[in-house]
Amino acid sequence: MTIELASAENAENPGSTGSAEGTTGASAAGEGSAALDLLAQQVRDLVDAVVLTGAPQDEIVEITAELAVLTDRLRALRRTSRHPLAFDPEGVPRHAGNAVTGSANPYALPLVSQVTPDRTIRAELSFRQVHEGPPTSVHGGVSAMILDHVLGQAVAVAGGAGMTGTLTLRYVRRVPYGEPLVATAEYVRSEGRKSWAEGRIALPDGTPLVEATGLFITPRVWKEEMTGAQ
Ligand SMILES: CCCCCCCCCCCCCCCC(=O)SCCNC(=O)CCNC(=O)[C@H](O)C(C)(C)COP(=O)(O)OP(=O)(O)OC[C@H]1O[C@@H](n2cnc3c(N)ncnc32)[C@H](O)[C@@H]1OP(=O)(O)O
Repeated sequence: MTIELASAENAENPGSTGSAEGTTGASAAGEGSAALDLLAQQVRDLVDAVVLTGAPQDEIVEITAELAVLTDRLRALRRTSRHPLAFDPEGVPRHAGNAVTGSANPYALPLVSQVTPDRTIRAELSFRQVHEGPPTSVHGGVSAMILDHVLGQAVAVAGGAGMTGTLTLRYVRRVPYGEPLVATAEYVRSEGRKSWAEGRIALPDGTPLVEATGLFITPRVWKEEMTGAQ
């Protein structure tokens, strides 16, 4: 099976991908393989189960030993390259290993975002208890991570893909977990390599919970890559 992977040498160059024959890990187009996605989801379920477990001490010790065996088995097949970065037809950057959207990354929700006809980024999401910060509420840093990403996607689809320079947040109401929420973001404007976006996490009726504005700066090397300049 031929699998597209970003080569290690391209780590500083997110627009490039390499390929590897027979390497376990990811399929082309920035998505994880179906099996890897399932593994990642299983690990998310495991993390939820760990956080919520009421198992007795001896059971926890036994389970930990079993998990250590599985961890060693996976570690022995560790990849030497990154998941490829790809752009979907709407221009949204995706890669299966991303910390927010990565289907193959157990750490990711994963957030599934779409581009609406008016170029808004929109993602329906539901946090879990593992995202808890203050009692019964989502950790503010987790909300910030989601907003950083959707704002970044908004500037990316507007042609200004960049690194976050500043992210300003206003926490309006506590963010609950276990309830449907909506994250949205819109591109605002650009000046040279700098682009601004704004967004929010809200209840489905639009009631804002966290509002964000961000400045994204296209690194010079990305600009050159995207325009083909030397
Ligand atoms: C090939 C295609 C790949 C495409 C791929 C797409 C991926 C798209 C993913 C989308 C969704 C991801 C969304 C999550 C995005 C992160 O999580 S990014 C991670 C967090 N951010 C970082 O780590 C950034 C770290 N900082 C840096 O790397 C560099 O400082 C920066 C931000 C790239 C800027 O470096 P630079 O290009 O050398 O900047 P420099 O020339 O000094 O300044 C340019 C201008 O920006 C201003 N500026 C620089 N830094 C800042 C700052 N922090 N605050 C305010 N202004 C600043 C300067 O004052 C200057 O302004 P002007 O004088 O032009 O008015």
